[in-house]
Formats: sequence, C-alpha cells, structure tokens
Amino acid sequence: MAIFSLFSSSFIHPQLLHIAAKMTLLDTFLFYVVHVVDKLGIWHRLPVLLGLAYLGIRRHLHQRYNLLHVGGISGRKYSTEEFSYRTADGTCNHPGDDTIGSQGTFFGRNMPPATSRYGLLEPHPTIVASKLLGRKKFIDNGKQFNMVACSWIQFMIHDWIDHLEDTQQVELRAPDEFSSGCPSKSFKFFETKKVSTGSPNLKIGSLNTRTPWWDGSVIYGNNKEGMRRVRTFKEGKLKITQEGLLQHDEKGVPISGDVRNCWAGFSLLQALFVKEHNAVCDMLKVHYPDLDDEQLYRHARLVTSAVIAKVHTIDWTVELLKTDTLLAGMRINWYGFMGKKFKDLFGHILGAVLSGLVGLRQPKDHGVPYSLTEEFVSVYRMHSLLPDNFELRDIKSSSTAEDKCPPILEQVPMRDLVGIDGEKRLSTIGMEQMLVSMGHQSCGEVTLWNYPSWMRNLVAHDINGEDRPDPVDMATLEIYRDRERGVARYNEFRRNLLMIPVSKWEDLTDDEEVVEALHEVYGDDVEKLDLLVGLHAEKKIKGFAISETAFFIFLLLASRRLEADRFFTTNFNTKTYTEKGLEWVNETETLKDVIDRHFPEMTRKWMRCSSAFSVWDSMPTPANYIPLYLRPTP
Ligand code: HEM
Repeated sequence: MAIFSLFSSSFIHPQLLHIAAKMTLLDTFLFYVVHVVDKLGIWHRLPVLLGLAYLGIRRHLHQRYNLLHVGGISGRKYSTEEFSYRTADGTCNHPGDDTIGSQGTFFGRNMPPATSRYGLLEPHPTIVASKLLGRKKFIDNGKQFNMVACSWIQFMIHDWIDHLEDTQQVELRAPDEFSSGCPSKSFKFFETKKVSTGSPNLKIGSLNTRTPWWDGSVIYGNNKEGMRRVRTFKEGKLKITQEGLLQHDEKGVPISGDVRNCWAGFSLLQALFVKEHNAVCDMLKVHYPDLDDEQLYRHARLVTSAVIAKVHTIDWTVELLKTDTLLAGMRINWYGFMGKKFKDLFGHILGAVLSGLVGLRQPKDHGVPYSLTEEFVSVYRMHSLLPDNFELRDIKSSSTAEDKCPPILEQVPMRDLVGIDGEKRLSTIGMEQMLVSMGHQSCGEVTLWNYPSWMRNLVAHDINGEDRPDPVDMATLEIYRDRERGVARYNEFRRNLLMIPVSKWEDLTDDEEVVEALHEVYGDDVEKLDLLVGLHAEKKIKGFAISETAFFIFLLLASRRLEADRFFTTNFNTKTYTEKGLEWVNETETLKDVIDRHFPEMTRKWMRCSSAFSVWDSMPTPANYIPLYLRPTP
C-alpha cells in the first residue's frame, strides 16, 4: 500500500488522486493501468486484443464507480413467470422489483451533481450558443454516417429518455449588448421538473417520461394508453397505412409510440419497424396458429425490440465508432468472444465475456438498479447531426450512375419536414424515395459551429406531438438544460470519468480558431467550459464520429442496457420468444437485413456500401484477411 501511495502521488494526475483514494486495492491497480495508457494517449492505437483489454478494465471501473441510483426502491416482488413479456409501461422487468425501469422513474447519475460555483447564466447560454455552436457552414460526416444513421439515433433516444417538464415557464433573454447577434432575443420554455427523491444522498432528481429499457417503446408507447393507440387488436398487429406509413389522428399527428419532435426521417423508421413487427406476427401465426392476438403481440414485441437492440449494437455503433477494436467489442457484447458460430452451436455456455451479454442466466445491474442517466442524456445531445436541407433524390430517373447514386431532385428545408407538415410531405414522397434519399445524404458532424440554424428558432412539440406556441433556440436551451440539471461541466465530467482533465485550451484541440473562440467566451478558465461545447470541440479519435469523453459513457451504458434487462438475459430463450421468434432475431444482423425483408429490390439497386448507415454510394468495407482479434495497431 505504501508503494502504491508513493507511486500514486508522483504519477497519478493530482486532480484524480481523490478518486483513486476511494478504490479497493485491486481497482486502484486497474486504475493505474488505465491511467498509464491514458497518459500515453494510445488505447485506440493498440492492437485489437490490447485495446479490448483496456476497454474491459475501463468498463469495470465505471461499473464500480460511475453508477449512482436516484430515488427509492419499491422492492415489490411479482411473478416473473406471469410477466414473461414486456409490459406497456416498463414495469416487471427487474426480477426483484416491479417498478425499476418503468415510465416516470428517476434518471440515475453517473457521477455526483456538478460542484462548480458557476451560475446558471455564466457565461450566458445564448453567448455560448452563438459564438461556439451556431452553424457557419454545414460540415458533413463524409461517407461514414448518413441521414438514416442520424434518424436512427433519434429513434433510439425516443425509445429511452425524455425529461418531465414543470408547468412553470421561464424566459431566457439574451444580454442586451448581444441580442442583435442571435436568432431569438428571448424565448420561453418549461423548466425541468425537480422532484424530491426522498433519499438523503441525492435529494432532488428528474423523471423519465419514457421507459428506459430497450423495449421499442418508440413504436409501442410508454404506457397502456399509448399501447392501445397503436394496436389493431387483430393478430397482434400495429396500425399502419396501405402505403406502409404511419396512420394519423384527426389533427394530423402520427399514431405511434412516441410522436414528440418527430420529423419525416424519424417517422419513416417508426413505420419500418411497425412493418417489421407485423411481419413477425405473420410469421408467428403461420408457425403457431393457436396464438391469440395478445400472445402474438407480446412475442412480436419481444422479437422486434431485440432486432432493434441488435441493429444498434452490431451495426449502428460499429459505423459510429469505425475501428477494429470497437467492431470486435460490440460483437463481443452480443455474441461473446467466441463469436456467433460458437454461440449458435453451443448456446450461451461460457459467461459474459466468452458468450456475450445477451443470454446471460441472470440480469446484472452491478448493485445499482437500472435507469438511464442525466449524463447519458447530455452526451447524446447531437443535434448537429441534422443538416439544414434534406436532399430528395429522384429514384425514377434513368440517369443513375454506376455508383448507384440517384440525382438530387430537390433541396427540401428540414423545417418543412418536421411535425405535422413533415408528415404530410412524407406521404407525398413515400417510403421508398425517402429512405433511398436518406441513405445517400451524409449527416452533420458533431463539431463546433455546426448546430442547425433552423433549430435556433424551433417550434417544439408538447408530449402529444402538437406545436407549442413559443419557438425555442435549441442551441441555447441545451446549454441551459445541462446546467439546470446539475450535469458537471466538461473538466469535472472528465475527472469523474477517471479521464485526464484539460489544463489549457490547447489540450482540447489543435484548432487555433477554436482556441481563440473558447478564450473569448470562457477566458482562461477551463473549468467553466460547458460539457456540450467540450464534447463538440474535443479532438476525435480516428474513425470515431463522437468524442472520446462521450464514448466512455456509451461504453458503460450500451452494455448495461443489455445486461440489466431480463428479456436480453434470463428470458432470452425459446420459451419467452418462441423458437421461431428467437431464430428471427438470430438471423437478423443489420438494418440492411430489415430493409431487404420489406423492400427486396431497394438495397440491391441503390446501395453499394456494406452498412445501411454509411452513405449508400460509398465503397463496401474492404475485405481484411487478418482475423479480427489478431489485427495490429491501426
Ligand atoms: C428533426 C429532428 C429533431 C428535433 C425537431 C428535435 C427536437 C428536440 C427538442 C425540442 C428537444 C427538447 C429540448 C428541451 O426542452 O430540453 C429535444 C431533446 C433532445 N434531443 Fe432532439 N430533436 C431532433 C433530433 C434529434 C437527434 C438526431 C438527436 C441525436 C441524438 C436528438 C437528441 C436529443 C436529446 C438527447 C434530447 C434531450 C432529451 C431530454 O432532455 O431528456 N434529437 N430534441
């Protein structure tokens, strides 16, 4: 121990010493290992196996020190046999407590609330947004990530998280000397509702109006009423139009699990997965003719939610973090180190590392009841993925080039594709033309000065998908939200994640223009830097579309969404899913597989690349004959 403390005070970054001091001996040692690698800045340049070892250790440390429960625990037991399906409001998933992960429970935390002394308006959110976030010129993501990928993550966000608002409206006014330089001089919005937790540690928290489980609530709804709205109550199916798009109510609001702040691309993915659900119902009906409407619905929901989770894990994330180490890591999360063939042959026989998180005998929550967290919400603030215009393609044109890229027909302002107007527009465009167009357009890069201009004066929706009277400046609001919810600012956030904090702007970025702008807004005070700005300014790892800081939250929670869920662990079996249902999940690997099922000609005709999330006319991922685990330094 004495050697440790001698070593630590000279070696460990002084601002991390207090965190290391709370760890067990073994964890302190593991932390040293991670810290050495961080100091050298090399984990992403290590050969695959070493990179995986680093991530494994890091994830272990985060599981031990970055999961904080907020609120009480009901402790009510229930029969897991009786509730062997995903309930409408997310209750009855945790085996020992019926309410964990249900609609309206608290957001957890990955770290204590911010301790910084800065006020809510310091520096003013409008100044931060205008000087550092507002788009100067659209910066795209190259060929790596397209508009399907951008819509996909919104589709997932609307499955997992949304904060309950207060009824109290507040007004944010740009400082007088600055107001001429910003799109809205002032705007009104509802505060986040602060709720007493009844617990002595974290006294105040906020509530998640969506079910945080990976349960497809984005298409099934977050409670019984939502579920009733979307179901036909015939053969287990969900409502959909003849044309394969969402149905609408008398006001023009789509009928779907979540309709807030929707746009045409998001609504298209909802419709695609309603089609998937209905196709699963058809398949089940053929193989199990005795199943009634309710049974078909329940099984099809389990299967479709698992397909969504799998596509996200081994397709979307792999494109987001395009490196061999992450390709291996994400596949290990689903199939285990031994891989798909081994798991198909022998089943889940070897534990989490070798056989994957999916199919574990018991869900694992590392002693902290499952929820998604405030910090998770903050790192997913990625509105800069959205462009200003949507490029509608002409898929009937005969002049399609060799590269399968149809010509652009029209630049449609994104604003026209949002909400009820967006739904009307989508119904004239149709599913196929929209999807092919999304496939061919690169989305925005998550970087400074790339926040969509149209979102700085946005008509936001209420929870029912109806327009609110007061438009908001989203870039400003997002800075305010993180502060209002007590999310740590960038440097404190990094320290809490066991990362080396920055001590000057040049540690964050090589871009002199950015350094100058940061200096103008925050002076020399790196502690003041807002999380959102830091995440957008940070130098990126080659192949990563997001920052490393955001990634470490993903590393923890992407695994947790699978391993803490009874329906991806204990109940991921033929009894709960049916044999054919489980086969359906197992045979679906990518979003391309889902698209091929419903549009058999589409990808053959229009897609050249390997994943439906990269720009469709890009080259397929080249074959690499070195086995994945043996690949050397990139
Ligand atoms: C046209 C598309 C979109 C629109 C109109 C939209 C609009 C909004 C609005 C109005 C809010 C609530 C702001 C507040 O009151 O705090 C919000 C929250 C959020 N959005 Fe979007 N958004 C879109 C796409 C996306 C995308 C692509 C992402 C990518 C990850 C995303 C991530 C989030 C997150 C993480 C939140 C915070 C949720 C919470 O506070 O619990 N959104 N969005």
